[in-house]
Amino acid sequence: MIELQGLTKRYGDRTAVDHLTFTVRPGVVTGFLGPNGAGKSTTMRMLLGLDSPSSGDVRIDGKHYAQLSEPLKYIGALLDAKSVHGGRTAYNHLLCLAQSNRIPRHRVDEVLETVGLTAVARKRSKGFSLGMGQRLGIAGALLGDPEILMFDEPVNGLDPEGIHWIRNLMKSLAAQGRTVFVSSHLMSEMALTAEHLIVIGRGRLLADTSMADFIAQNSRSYVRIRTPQVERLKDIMDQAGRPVVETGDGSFEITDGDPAELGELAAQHRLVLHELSPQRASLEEAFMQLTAESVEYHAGGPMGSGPSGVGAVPDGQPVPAAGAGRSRQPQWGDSWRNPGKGSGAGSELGPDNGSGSESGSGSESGKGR
Ligand SMILES: Nc1ncnc2c1ncn2[C@@H]1O[C@H](COP(=O)(O)OP(=O)(O)OP(=O)(O)O)[C@@H](O)[C@H]1O
Repeated sequence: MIELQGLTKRYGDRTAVDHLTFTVRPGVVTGFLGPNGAGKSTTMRMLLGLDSPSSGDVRIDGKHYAQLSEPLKYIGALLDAKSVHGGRTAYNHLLCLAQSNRIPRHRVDEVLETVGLTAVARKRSKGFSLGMGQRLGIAGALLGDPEILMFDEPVNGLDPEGIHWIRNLMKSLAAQGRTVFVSSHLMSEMALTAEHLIVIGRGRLLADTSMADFIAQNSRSYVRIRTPQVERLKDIMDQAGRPVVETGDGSFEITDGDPAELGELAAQHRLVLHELSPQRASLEEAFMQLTAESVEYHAGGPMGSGPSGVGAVPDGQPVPAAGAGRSRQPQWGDSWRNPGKGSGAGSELGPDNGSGSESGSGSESGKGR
């Protein structure tokens, strides 16, 4: 069990972690979420005694990290996969960790096998890919067979097979009754892995709840309907006091609708339906809803979330071709590709061909030079 009580960390006048109080319990995977700079890594570092709190307290099974005589037997952590001596082989790196915590040598072979690095055990880790480095870090966390495991962005750099593997590993560790605390920015992955969530923003606790409750409380549910009899659908639902909302892709949404009730209503009126599906918002939507006010670092310009950018295309819908069916909106890169028409400086690149296509560094404009 991990217990935080009023944990606070200040760097100068900046409060990175602000009176965090929560408990991470055994038996389930607990996800640790927050926007960039929310204070997740700082919290995890304090847990491991790598940073000292400005105030408050954090304990591992009732003790401070510094009080644990052979800490790898209590808590295994992956914080930064690159923090290994690159000149050492994977085997020697783990052996050094094992010897410093009186862990038997055979455990090194066992964890190398578990993470799939046996074949490269005698290779120096500086030649490892990002994914192999992550696996080595995970091996280090598992080495002491600890009851508590903590992973900061464990799937970073892993391929789909690796992501699948770590998901199952975390779940099985939790199923064995261990405490598993994991941070990730990959919401779809977290939704499949974690049962409980701790969400922070600007250092403060925003949510400490089950995954299901978190999604239910921070997002809306609706029923999606498709029909070739659009006007009839609108009339029927209006009369029933269930107004439909057009989505723009040919489907309609009814907020908080009961699919069974709506299906029966459609049947009574002999309305042909091509789709009637309950929609549950994703963890990503719920997360963005809850943390919207806490996000410190926003992407700027149309590549971010501006009206003409990629972010303007709703989830699940195709990105429209440039210029298709509407007047051409300003595109990312116009200021340098099309300097005469925008605010960009200089004109030696020549006129833009107006296609808006991304032709890379060997573009038409480059030929004019
Ligand atoms: N050593 C440090 N000195 C000064 N400020 C720091 C230090 N470490 C972290 N911070 C600041 O504390 C805040 C929290 O940082 P932290 O790395 O813990 O966030 P995070 O949630 O892990 O972010 P990310 O998701 O981007 O990894 C940030 O504003 C960061 O700039």
